[in-house]
Amino acid sequence: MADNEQQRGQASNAAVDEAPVNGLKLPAIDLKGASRSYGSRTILKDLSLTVERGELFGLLGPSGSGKTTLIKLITGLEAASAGEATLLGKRVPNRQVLAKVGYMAQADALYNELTGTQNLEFFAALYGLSGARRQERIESVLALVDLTEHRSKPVSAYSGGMKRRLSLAVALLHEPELLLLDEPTVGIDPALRQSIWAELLALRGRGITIVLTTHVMDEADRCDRIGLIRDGRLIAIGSPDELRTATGAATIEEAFIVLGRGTEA
Ligand SMILES: Nc1ncnc2c1ncn2[C@@H]1O[C@H](COP(=O)(O)OP(=O)(O)OP(=O)(O)O)[C@@H](O)[C@H]1O
Repeated sequence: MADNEQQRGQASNAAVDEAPVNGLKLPAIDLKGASRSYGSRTILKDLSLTVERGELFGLLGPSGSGKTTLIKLITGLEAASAGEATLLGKRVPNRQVLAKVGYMAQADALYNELTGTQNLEFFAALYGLSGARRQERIESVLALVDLTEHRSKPVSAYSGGMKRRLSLAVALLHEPELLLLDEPTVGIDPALRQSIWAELLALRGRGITIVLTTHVMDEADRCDRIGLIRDGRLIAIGSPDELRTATGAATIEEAFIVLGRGTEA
């Protein structure tokens, strides 16, 4: 715990350097008092959050509570209106650090007229992958999301779930250190959902940091820690067990309801 505190302090002082400081690695994500407004409307309110490297962190909250905005703020795609966001030791937005991030947006950012393989080739080129490694990565991610047999079809002929799977494949293509996944399993059938979760847990086991948003409670239960967002505020954070114990709830769903009640005006 003391180490974490020390890491946090160092992250704020050494925000331009991701190298270990005194042998300690900086956190994957460090938000300090981050807010985001659109016009006069404040969507994220004074949010502070540290996600350690190798952690699998879930963001839960009602529709419109600010989860996507928070993910975008972490990537640097949205700038904080106040406060700061540091990713892998660097203040965002930062192009260098983005190369180490796999981001899967909620709306699939794919080229409909291109095939699955062509989409992956396009993103591989953007990530600077070439030659045998590019081929190996494309084969590997296609197999992972079970799209190998559909690789030559145009994306316009894909189902919603297939598009989600291809988006996940794109996010994993360059073997990122940090994965930011906005509702990665929406529209994906239970069997494939299980295999995607097995892969996410394996990636976490290899030290990859994963932050995902979900509305699915059994997915939340598999995370190391969960952050509950309501009206743009982080109202609770902890492991699934900690949140259940703190609320006396039997399930995460119940804990979520109890915690949400506590913030009602
Ligand atoms: N570019 C924007 N301009 C104005 N308002 C926005 C913009 N982007 C998001 N919002 C608003 O911010 C609020 C939070 O949206 P956000 O997409 O972050 O919620 P969410 O928790 O991800 O919801 P969901 O679970 O439905 O995906 C919503 O009220 C939304 O309308």
